[in-house]
Amino acid sequence: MKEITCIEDLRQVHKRRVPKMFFDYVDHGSYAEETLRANVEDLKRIKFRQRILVDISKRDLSTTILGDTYAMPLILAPVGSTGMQHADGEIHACRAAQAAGIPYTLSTMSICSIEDVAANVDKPFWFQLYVMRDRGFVKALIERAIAAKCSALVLTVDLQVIGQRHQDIKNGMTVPPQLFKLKNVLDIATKPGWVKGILGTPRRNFGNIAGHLPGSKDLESVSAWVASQFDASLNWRDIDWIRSIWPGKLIIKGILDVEDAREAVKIGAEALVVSNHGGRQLDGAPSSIQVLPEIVHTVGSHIEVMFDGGIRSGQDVMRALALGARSCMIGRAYIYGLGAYGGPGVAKAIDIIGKELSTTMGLCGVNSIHEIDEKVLAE
Ligand SMILES: Cc1cc2nc3c(=O)[nH]c(=O)nc-3n(C[C@H](O)[C@H](O)[C@H](O)COP(=O)(O)O)c2cc1C
Ligand SMILES: CC(C)CC(=O)C(=O)O
Repeated sequence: MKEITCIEDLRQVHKRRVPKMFFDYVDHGSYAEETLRANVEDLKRIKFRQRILVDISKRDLSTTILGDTYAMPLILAPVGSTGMQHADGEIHACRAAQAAGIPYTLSTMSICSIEDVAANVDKPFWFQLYVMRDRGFVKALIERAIAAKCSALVLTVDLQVIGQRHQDIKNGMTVPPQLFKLKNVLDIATKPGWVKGILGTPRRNFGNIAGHLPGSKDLESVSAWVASQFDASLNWRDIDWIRSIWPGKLIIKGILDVEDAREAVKIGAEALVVSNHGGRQLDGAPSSIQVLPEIVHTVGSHIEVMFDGGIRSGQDVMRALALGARSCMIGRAYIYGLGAYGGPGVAKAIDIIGKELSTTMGLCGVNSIHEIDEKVLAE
């Protein structure tokens, strides 16, 4: 891994090592991918203000997230099917996050279940909830997260209906995935390391939601499956119900609009994540960084504002912090590391971003996270 110096290097190795259908599932976005591209490009346009001859010898990246102290303002975002990128991927990613001193979020749509992860890590992790039509099942999921001592519930609110990902349709990325489609068989045959890993674990299907999957002989497109299982009627009034079951910290993920941010404050969430689901949902939505300043300006003193979308470097984390985010989630950046090298690859991705953030802080003349504001940006 010595020659891996940036997240793009991890992406290239991921692309070589993991079957195309799973790499494409990560790398792509919805429809024309305008929002996916905007997330990355709008971040890059933000320029820093270089400062010199400041004592930057004692830089400290530590910060608090929802009152707990972490090594840096970085969180591993919930990513569905992580365990198909690398065998037991969720366990490896969670361990890497905990070793680096940052939070890990387990998706409802994970391969390893809540209990699998809890049994294999030392500290609490966060659980991300998709609200399905079967409310008894949703209640049971939340109770499982409580039993596993999850320390925050991340309620994702931007996927009541799924934005089409063209590549997934072309690749046979259905529920379950069409591994035996001819072009996938031919491709998978060239990825022996991945095959060996996956055959070596019993965890190869969605671990949290058994009983809500198509029968063994049925195949459903992801959009048909989401349409049949997810609750399109979910609305603000349901949050009280979730609150009545979940006693802990609640984070609302998927906010792009100031009015919605105000609602999140009103219902008493502890945090919100400014997010467009990594450009995988409403194509044509603004980039996350475009809407961040207004949301921070409006609700930032009432609720902790987190950010995700397009972060591929520590410079990008610095940009989001400068515009008011308190912490940043990364999705693809750590999954590229996982697909490339398993747990050590996730550790590498976190390390790369942490070091880039530290250097960027130094070159902007800043020693601590709470000093970062728009003064580090060029006019
Ligand atoms: C492959 C993939 C699967 C995802 N699955 C979920 C999920 O299950 N739940 C969720 O809330 N967000 C999910 N997301 C969105 C991420 O949590 C996050 O918002 C997004 O990846 C941030 O953008 P970035 O990848 O540019 O960092 C997924 C993202 C990717 C790339
Ligand atoms: C299967 C999906 C619901 C998981 C997801 O959130 C995503 O692919 O973006």
